[in-house]
Amino acid sequence: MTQDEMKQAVARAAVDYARSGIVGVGTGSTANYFIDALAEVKGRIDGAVASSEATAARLKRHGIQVLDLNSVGELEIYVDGADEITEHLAMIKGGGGALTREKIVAACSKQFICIADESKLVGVLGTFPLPVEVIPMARSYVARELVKLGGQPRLREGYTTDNGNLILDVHGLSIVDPVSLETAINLIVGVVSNGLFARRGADVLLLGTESGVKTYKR
Ligand SMILES: O=C[C@H](O)[C@H](O)[C@H](O)COP(=O)(O)O
Repeated sequence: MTQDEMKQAVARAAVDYARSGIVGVGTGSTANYFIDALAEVKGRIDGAVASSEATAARLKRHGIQVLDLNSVGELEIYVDGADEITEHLAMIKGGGGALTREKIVAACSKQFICIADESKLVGVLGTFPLPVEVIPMARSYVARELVKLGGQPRLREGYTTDNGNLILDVHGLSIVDPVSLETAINLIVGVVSNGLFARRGADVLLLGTESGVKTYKR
């Protein structure tokens, strides 16, 4: 099975969790497969909240109504991919730059369903550079503070987030305590959010493997 076939398999499996109401939808190639699969059952949901402009556009192309998060209450589920995930369901996200809106929609959802192919499962987070969204004028200051935390930040060249901010990708981290690091980075003035989803990790992981979709629960 190819990596794309594994992504499609977990995307289809996640649709079973979208039974009714409004669905929170993530960003990225795996989330895109979820949107395509969700479109086939769109009659049973009331719409979706998108975690990025790209996701909103894809949902609309499929005829799925996109709702403003401020006009809806708590969502039943949020479905999204990850760049890395552990068996404890802590994640690095934000490879596609959508981390802040993803974190907001996830925070408003009862259940976070992570969909990923098996290449994303790791023992320790940090091989994938950790994305940190920063207010542009704070870029250099935040970078110096991230060096103090043991990382090597690199500006994502030519990239602006949907919120008009910059991304520093932090290399060289071996994240043995993701909850503490997530908190420490959030405390740096000028940081909007960081790609560690550990304080609020996933509740369910649907992992695409050669032998089928495996389910992990918190
Ligand atoms: O900002 C992007 C998101 O956090 C994605 O969920 C993450 O990068 C995984 O994307 P993909 O499914 O394309 O590997």
